[in-house]
Amino acid sequence: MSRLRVAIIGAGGAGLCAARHFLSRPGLFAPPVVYEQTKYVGGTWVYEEKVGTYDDGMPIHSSMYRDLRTNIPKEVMSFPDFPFEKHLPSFVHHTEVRKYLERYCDHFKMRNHIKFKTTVDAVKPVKVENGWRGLAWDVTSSDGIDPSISVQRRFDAVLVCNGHFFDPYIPTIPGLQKFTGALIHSHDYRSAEAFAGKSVVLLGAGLSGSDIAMELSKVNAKVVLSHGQKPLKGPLPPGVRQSPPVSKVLDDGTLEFQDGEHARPDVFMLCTGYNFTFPFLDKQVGVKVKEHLVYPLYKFLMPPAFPSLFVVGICRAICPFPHFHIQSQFIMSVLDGSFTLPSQEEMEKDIELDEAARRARGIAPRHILKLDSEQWAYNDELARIGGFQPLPPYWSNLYESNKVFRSQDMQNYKTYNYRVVGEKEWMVLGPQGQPLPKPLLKQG
Ligand SMILES: Cc1cc2nc3c(=O)[nH]c(=O)nc-3n(C[C@H](O)[C@H](O)[C@H](O)COP(=O)(O)OP(=O)(O)OC[C@H]3O[C@@H](n4cnc5c(N)ncnc54)[C@H](O)[C@@H]3O)c2cc1C
Repeated sequence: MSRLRVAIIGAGGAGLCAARHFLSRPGLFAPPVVYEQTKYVGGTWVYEEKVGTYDDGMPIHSSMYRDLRTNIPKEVMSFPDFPFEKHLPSFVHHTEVRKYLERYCDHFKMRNHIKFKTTVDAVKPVKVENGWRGLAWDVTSSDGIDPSISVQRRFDAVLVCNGHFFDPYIPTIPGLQKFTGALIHSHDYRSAEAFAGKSVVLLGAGLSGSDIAMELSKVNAKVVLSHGQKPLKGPLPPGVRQSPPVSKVLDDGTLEFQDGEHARPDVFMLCTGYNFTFPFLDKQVGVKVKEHLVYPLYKFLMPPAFPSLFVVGICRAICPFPHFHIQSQFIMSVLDGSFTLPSQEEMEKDIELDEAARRARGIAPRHILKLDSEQWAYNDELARIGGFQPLPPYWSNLYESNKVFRSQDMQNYKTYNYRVVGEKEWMVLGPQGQPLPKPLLKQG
């Protein structure tokens, strides 16, 4: 059989990782074609000071803010086969992650395979006689040089790596349109100065919400972190307090919280996350999005009826780059046959059982993709059934320990530095360079 032709949509971390792996197997795979709608590699790590749209009218993709430093230490944030530079601290500024992805792209010689300024507009399955499981894909894109021209190419497999932090999710809050202050989503937050001395209600205390609260406290903003999770444990900086979620906006623009308290802040910032969107996917593929769940996807990757389409990196609360590294290799093991794909019915059953098991553990559908600590078992399973190297054993322990430090010391955990010792061990140094005791992690 001739070499398999693979299309990759997006040149962010996920698309680059997939391209790196496909390029490493030239005997079986033709060089992949990577479609990237912007001029750059790096996806969300390509910081854009502007908000709204680029000069050409396309919506701004990146949700980075000016002073963002990573929330995962570089020792486990990197692709396992490509470390960050040694001289960098554990928690790097976002510009370093962009540089890192540029280096990754050049090191594995991917650039020539990326079609920049080329947006994928349609992905359609076609039945073919010869081809991977009798299936091929027609990918229609705007031409990189003249966007008014559409170009169609046929592939054996398509990897969707278009990211999921660019289309703001706006929750339904009765009366929201009556709010008279400034209403923004964290997608459009860039830096703290504009909020100096202001009163701000941040809705959502996920990574962005709590990180932005830390930034705003430094410019003496009065911040209410409004959320429905358990109260944050770590001491909060002066000027930041927690409250239950905002339940509605009254006629005069006052915010009402679930506990009946009220506030009239200068700014109401929604740190409420993002929608999944795959506007180019043909309807017959049957991939649907409901309540933050993308389904039906076998192993959170492929629709059972069209298993040569792969939606990469949609899981949340994960360590993204290593996750892409594992998923990319698993996809290759599916396509090269080293993993024998179950029948469509078996895959459907597997999805059903997996979902039922998660629901039985009290996980609501909207949290099913939030793997959190379950990501390690997921990664290990893919490596085992795909027949490739799992992540090094210290990876999960270091990552999970950082989560504990983050919750205990929200204000300072990014000043810690990690050291990996040998193959299996690691240590962590506190803000003054002093070794810190490792946290006790919950088992299982
Ligand atoms: C504020 C913020 C902070 C974060 N902090 C961290 C952190 O500290 N550590 C960490 O590991 N992760 C962090 N993340 C997660 C981050 O999203 C992932 O690390 C990773 O970069 C996601 O990569 P991706 O390739 O899936 O998506 P993206 O980086 O979004 O890349 C998708 C690419 O697809 C392109 N594209 C989309 N649609 C099309 C189309 N139709 N045609 C052609 N091209 C298309 C886009 O232009 C983009 O380049 C953070 C995310 C955000 C938003």
